[in-house]
Amino acid sequence: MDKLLIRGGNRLSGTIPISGAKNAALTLIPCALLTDEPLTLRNLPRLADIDGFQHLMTQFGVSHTIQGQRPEDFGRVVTLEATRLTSTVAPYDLVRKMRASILVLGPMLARMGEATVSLPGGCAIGNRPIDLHLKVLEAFGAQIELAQGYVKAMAPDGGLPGGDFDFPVVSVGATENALMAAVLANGTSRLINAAREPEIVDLCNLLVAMGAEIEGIGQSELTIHGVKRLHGATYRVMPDRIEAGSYACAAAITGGEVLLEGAKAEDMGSTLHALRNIGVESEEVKGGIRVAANGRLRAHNLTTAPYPGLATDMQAQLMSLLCKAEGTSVLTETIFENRFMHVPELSRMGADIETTGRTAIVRGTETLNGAEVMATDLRASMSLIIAALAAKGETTVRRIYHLDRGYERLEEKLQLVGADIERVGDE
Ligand SMILES: CC(=O)N[C@H]1[C@@H](OP(=O)(O)OP(=O)(O)OC[C@H]2O[C@@H](n3ccc(=O)[nH]c3=O)[C@H](O)[C@@H]2O)O[C@H](CO)[C@@H](O)[C@@H]1O
Ligand SMILES: C=C(OP(=O)(O)O)C(=O)O
Repeated sequence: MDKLLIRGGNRLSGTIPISGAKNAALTLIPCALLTDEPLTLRNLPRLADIDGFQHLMTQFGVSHTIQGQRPEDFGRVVTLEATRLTSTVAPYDLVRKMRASILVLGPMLARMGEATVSLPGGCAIGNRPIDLHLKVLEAFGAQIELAQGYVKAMAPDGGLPGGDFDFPVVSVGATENALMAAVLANGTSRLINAAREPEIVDLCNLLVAMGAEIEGIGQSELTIHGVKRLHGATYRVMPDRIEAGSYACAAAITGGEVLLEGAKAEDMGSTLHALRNIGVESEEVKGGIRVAANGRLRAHNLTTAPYPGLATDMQAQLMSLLCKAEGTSVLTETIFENRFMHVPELSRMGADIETTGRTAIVRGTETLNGAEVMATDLRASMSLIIAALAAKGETTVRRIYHLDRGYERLEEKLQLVGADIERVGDE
């Protein structure tokens, strides 16, 4: 298994290209199931999760062609074609590796009238149930059965009628599944307390480009008028706001200054606001966002929340930054019940953090020290890299397959701005 070696202390400076968003791509790809015409997605990040999803689509009989195979290219252009679906089953082996596989449930049900998807199970950051995905589809008229670890969804003869659903908790994935099912329903559907994340807007924009009728895009109440059929489209995946935010933290902890090329400030309001309060300047410039940290970082209290609140996917990275800030910060995680897995590892590097339930108290320290660390999820791994970039000496990060799920060519991007980081095979 590969590991990353990072020698801390270099000030990051230069330009980091920001890739297409993993979390947008993972909901745009299953849209190919909604039409028998080709769907071309541009700016798809090269990530393990994207490859995994394409593999799942192949299992349904969806063909794909890839442009942009040159090793020096970031991103690629992929055309997916679901002319004839040969299977409606998403098996355990593929689903267990990637929770987002559940996002085939809505579009498959809408197109084929049935779908069988393995229950994804929990993961390191929490239980992550899918009850809301199922309840909203039931509200649209689907019949749901659970058996042998699989969920089987069936539409009535003639297709899903559509319906109204009021989400008791904001769920990104359940909103996405609902949208992809409702666009082909016979009637009108209404989603209340729907997620408003920029990735949901990206999904709505693609669906509209395919011929869907959606009102309220970007708001918490969405009205979807079902249409008989959708057509193909060519669509560019939005820039990854979490990747951009992660590199902003990486630059800031080294007192550096970087241009996050292609990043969109409009989608990153709460992260940029948090960074400003910590003492990191940011400016929207032609071609991206420039971030700069001059002087000592300041403590700041943070609470994660659904969009437009602070993304839970930024919590670990901001925590690393706060480890080096002056003063004590209180960080509250409200989305996932177990998303502090990075804390013991950061402590190994000399961070002073105390957790109680969903709250972490971070006492800033002048010095972090290199150590051997490992993490159990994607953003936790990134937080260790951020800390390592500012630590004294060498840090070894193990289990970096988590990073390959969500950061396209991470070490190359960091090397571009002067980081001393290399990937080595485990002996
Ligand atoms: C591929 C993708 O886009 N992943 C993102 C997506 O995950 P995902 O879509 O899985 O996250 P959700 O927004 O659904 O989860 C939010 C909260 O709702 C709960 N819940 C969710 C569904 C459900 O049926 N029942 C239920 O109780 C979850 O346990 C969690 O506490 O949004 C999360 C929250 O912004 C991000 O951290 C993930 O990076
Ligand atoms: C939790 C995340 O992703 P996923 O929902 O794919 O596990 C993430 O991107 O931080």
